[in-house]
Amino acid sequence: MKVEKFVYHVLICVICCPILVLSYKEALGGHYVIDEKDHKHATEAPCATCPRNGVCVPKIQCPSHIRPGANYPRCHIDRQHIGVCCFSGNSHAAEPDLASRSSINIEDVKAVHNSSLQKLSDWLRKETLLDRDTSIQRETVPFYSQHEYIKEATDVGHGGLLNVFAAQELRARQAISDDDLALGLTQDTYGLFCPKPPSCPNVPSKYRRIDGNCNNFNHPSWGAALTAYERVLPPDYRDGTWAFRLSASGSPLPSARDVSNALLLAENHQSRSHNLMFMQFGHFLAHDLSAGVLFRTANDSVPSCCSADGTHLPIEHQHWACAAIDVSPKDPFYGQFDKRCLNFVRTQLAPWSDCVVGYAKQMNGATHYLDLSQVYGSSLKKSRSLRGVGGLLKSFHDYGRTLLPLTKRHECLTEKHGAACFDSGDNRGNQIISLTLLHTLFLREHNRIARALALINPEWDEEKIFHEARRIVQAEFQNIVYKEWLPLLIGTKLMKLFRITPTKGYSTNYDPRVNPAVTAEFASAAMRFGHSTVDGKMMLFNPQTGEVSETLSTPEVMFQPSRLRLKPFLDRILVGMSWQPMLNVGPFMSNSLSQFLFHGGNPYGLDLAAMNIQRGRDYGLRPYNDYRMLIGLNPFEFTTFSPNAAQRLASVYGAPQDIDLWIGGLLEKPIDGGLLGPTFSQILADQFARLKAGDRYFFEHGPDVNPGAFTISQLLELKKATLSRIICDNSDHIELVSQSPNAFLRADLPGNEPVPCDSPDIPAIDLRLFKEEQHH
Ligand code: HEM
Ligand SMILES: [Ca+2]
Repeated sequence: MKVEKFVYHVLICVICCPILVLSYKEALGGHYVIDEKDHKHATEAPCATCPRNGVCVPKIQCPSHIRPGANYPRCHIDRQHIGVCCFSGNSHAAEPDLASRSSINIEDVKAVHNSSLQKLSDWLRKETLLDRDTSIQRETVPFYSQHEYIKEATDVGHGGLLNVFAAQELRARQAISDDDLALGLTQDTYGLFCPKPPSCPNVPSKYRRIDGNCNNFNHPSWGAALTAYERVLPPDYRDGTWAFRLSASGSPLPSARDVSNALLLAENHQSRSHNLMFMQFGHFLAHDLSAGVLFRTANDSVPSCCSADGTHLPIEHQHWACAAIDVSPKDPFYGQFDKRCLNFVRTQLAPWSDCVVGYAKQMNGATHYLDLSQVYGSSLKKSRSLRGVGGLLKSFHDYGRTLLPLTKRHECLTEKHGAACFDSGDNRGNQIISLTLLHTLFLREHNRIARALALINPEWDEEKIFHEARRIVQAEFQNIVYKEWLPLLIGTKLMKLFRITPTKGYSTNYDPRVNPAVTAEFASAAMRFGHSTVDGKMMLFNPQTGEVSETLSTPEVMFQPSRLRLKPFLDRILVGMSWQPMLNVGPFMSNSLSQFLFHGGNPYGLDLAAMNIQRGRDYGLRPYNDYRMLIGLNPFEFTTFSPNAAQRLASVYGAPQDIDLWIGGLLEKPIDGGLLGPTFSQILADQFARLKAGDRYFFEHGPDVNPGAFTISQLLELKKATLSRIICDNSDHIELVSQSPNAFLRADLPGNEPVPCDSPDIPAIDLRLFKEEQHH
């Protein structure tokens, strides 16, 4: 920080508040604990209002306060909460201020660029050789990476690799310090590692782009598909660039499978309030925001890192993106099959959005925005392939019922006559039948609205009908997320603290400085809380008889969505999900995910818990305690957890500082009014705050900022959208004739009893407001 700037801060702040001069290392090393306790011991009170243009935000939203030389005064967000005065708005995931970056000279950059290109071509050659080696007995990998080959992703991915090779080389030559690297620095790389910026029209389009580009005028690629995840905190990579982190003692971390075995119990704790639809909607929503793109082999298959005999392939036969999970011979489950290796492939990298060389950032294949990309696709090509005539989405007419279009991809497990496998905007849509069901409902909703719009606006062409219907369904979805789903997850207090409580009219919190990008912490840990809520069984319910008509075993409906073709199925599973309780969030996971994930016909499948832990390490997530400190809490010792958890933690981890974020997050006690502990809650709140404040097209933003703003009367109408209305309007009406007003709460919860679909408790949106005024 420049001296004048520093002095300025001191002068302004000394009167009202203590000056926090934190060193990044101290803050994260635990010497300096950013804690509420500091506040109590502090002699001076936090600022009532922030000096200059500072905004008082929760600490997690301004991690720049932990950067070297940072000087961010504390302040009162409200009576109970202390935050920091943030001078970059609540835009922490924006790239750090360029001015604070060290620079390297152009000759160095050129030299590094050349050697990176050479290294990339060596790697790609190696990859081609691997494919040709047919003498190796590879394990046939159960399906878990259904990413279609996107040439564009591969090209972007090469840019990401070049970046990390360059960072590695600069570090080896000591041209950049580790501190620089942690912040992702080096000032100007003279365009050599830059992705090409998208070209955006001079007059912004009324409709958000399918690929997410051109939302932010100054940073047109922010939030677009195939761009990098941002971070809550800089990564912890062993080599500062891309290698898995080590334990506090310097040895490798315990195997992710051992951690899964020790910490995750297969217990069923049913929620007393939330139903299975809450879980399923979370899954659907997660796929809107995040789709880590895994590396593929040169001939576009999933790299296999294990051999047919259950051991690791010799290293020379492994793809360089392999990070297979070790299984102990004493493993209580896999041990019986002599399985010592679980396949795991690393996520591709993407270049930094502002052209600097830095540590590895992973690539998101979905648009980061909340825009139903899982329905409409994240690329123009995909979206075109999904569109039908008349502004509709293509569908499959199955004896009078509308289902998703069939796909030719061979990802579903049965191919016998009558079997089906469906297409959608996201290629994980067949992962589990209840997810395919949500895709079906939203496809039907789009087509329902498109047909209605065509009737009231006969002069519209199909392009206009498609985009207007899409704009409306996106708004409904955003409303459901912020008004119905999120408050039931993180509680209304935190919603308020992060300023994401829905407002009555237009919202005023669009901030062009906010980068909406999904964070690595959100995608690979916090949002995966949902995995602990999945039940091993799904009940179909026949409302006519009031009985469970069938019980499905969860692994048997993964990549097997054919039952959706059976006439009463869709209604029965919808009713079942509204009655069946979700499982409580905690250190629990059903065997259907931790032993039988995507097992197909095999006696065993993958372990999703181990994959979550390994994915966190792949993304360079810091230890759990670092995130606690970031949000102002004390780091945990083993003994701070319950005695039972403490003993289990100590049986695998060498030190509390080794605990993986996903594990620590699941072990926390839920906050008041929410389902998750403080760490996960805040990572989610921060994400959803930025998904709103950083999205020009967010449905509540008004015409001053939003080129696709609704009129105020349309907006008020759209705010009536609920998931129960979507269910009522798009089920088959064969058996589903009533529905609980709150689709996320159990139907047997007092006050949430099912009501007829035409009840005023499930208001409908009056589409007549979407008739375009004729200007003559
Ligand atoms: C219902 C059954 C579910 C199955 C079979 C399933 C399966 C998976 C699999 C295989 C992955 C990729 C793991 C990896 O390679 O890292 C994944 C990732 C993920 N899951 Fe689930 N999941 C389910 C439910 C949920 C739920 C309920 C939520 C949230 C509420 C959720 C949130 C996520 C998120 C955020 C990711 C990361 C996505 C990405 O960035 O690529 N999942 N899940
Ligand atoms: Ca999206």
